[in-house]
Amino acid sequence: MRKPDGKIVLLGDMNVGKTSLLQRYMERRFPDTVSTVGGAFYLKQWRSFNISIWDTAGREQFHGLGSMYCRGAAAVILTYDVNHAQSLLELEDRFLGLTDTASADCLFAVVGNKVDLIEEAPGEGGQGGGHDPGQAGGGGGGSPAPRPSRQVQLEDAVAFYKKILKYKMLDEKDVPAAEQMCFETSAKTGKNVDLLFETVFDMVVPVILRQRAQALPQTVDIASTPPPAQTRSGCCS
Ligand SMILES: Nc1nc2c(ncn2[C@@H]2O[C@H](COP(=O)(O)OP(=O)(O)OP(=O)(O)O)[C@@H](O)[C@H]2O)c(=O)[nH]1
Ligand SMILES: [Mg+2]
Repeated sequence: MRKPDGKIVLLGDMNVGKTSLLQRYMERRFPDTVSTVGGAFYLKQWRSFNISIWDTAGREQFHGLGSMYCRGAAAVILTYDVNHAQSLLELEDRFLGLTDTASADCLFAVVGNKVDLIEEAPGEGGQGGGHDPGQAGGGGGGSPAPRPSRQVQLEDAVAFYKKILKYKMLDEKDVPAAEQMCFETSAKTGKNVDLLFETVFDMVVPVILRQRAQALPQTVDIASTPPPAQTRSGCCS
């Protein structure tokens, strides 16, 4: 297997839909998922580049692995659930620090998933197929299943993106605009899922090329390197 040219990592709290987003994009389906243990990756061929996309576990017990997965990442997709405000706060409190090991010019995307739950017609009153155990919040326990109410606005994600730039000491002029890098998606319906991944792939290509250029001087081509000059004293005197 060819070594991947670049790495993209999905981070975020458990249950926000990281695995589902990846499966929707890579396998074009929305299967039942189990909470991720450790991490797993997919390989995606994008133009002439081989990109690995890492799905990480949001569960607290695997938190220590996060910075390892982020090492050298060309892009990080920070994912939250639009119906669960705490999941956005967790990105700032728990996950942003994990990206310290990412590439210096790592790109960041902020993704609010499960928009289908707030987009259903009020008359439908459903929970989106029962795929969202326990997390949606937003309502007392009447007899009809309560529809979750949106807890995070797109502007909140934009504000978080600006906090990322501050944390990374990046100038807004030098990075993609917040409006370009904040997405609202549904792994269930597929809404904006292709847009998310393909925008990130396109933007990651120049990062990969820069990473490659920086790596070059460290590569020694033994065949073209002249042998060291012979010294009379040798190495041990
Ligand atoms: N309605 C709805 N449910 C979703 C969506 N995405 C994921 N889910 C459901 O949310 C639950 C958690 O999804 P996962 O993809 O396993 O979440 P995760 O972020 O990978 O969780 P961890 O692996 O524990 O970190 C599952 O029951 C999914 O079916 C979505 O866009 N809409
Ligand atoms: Mg998962």
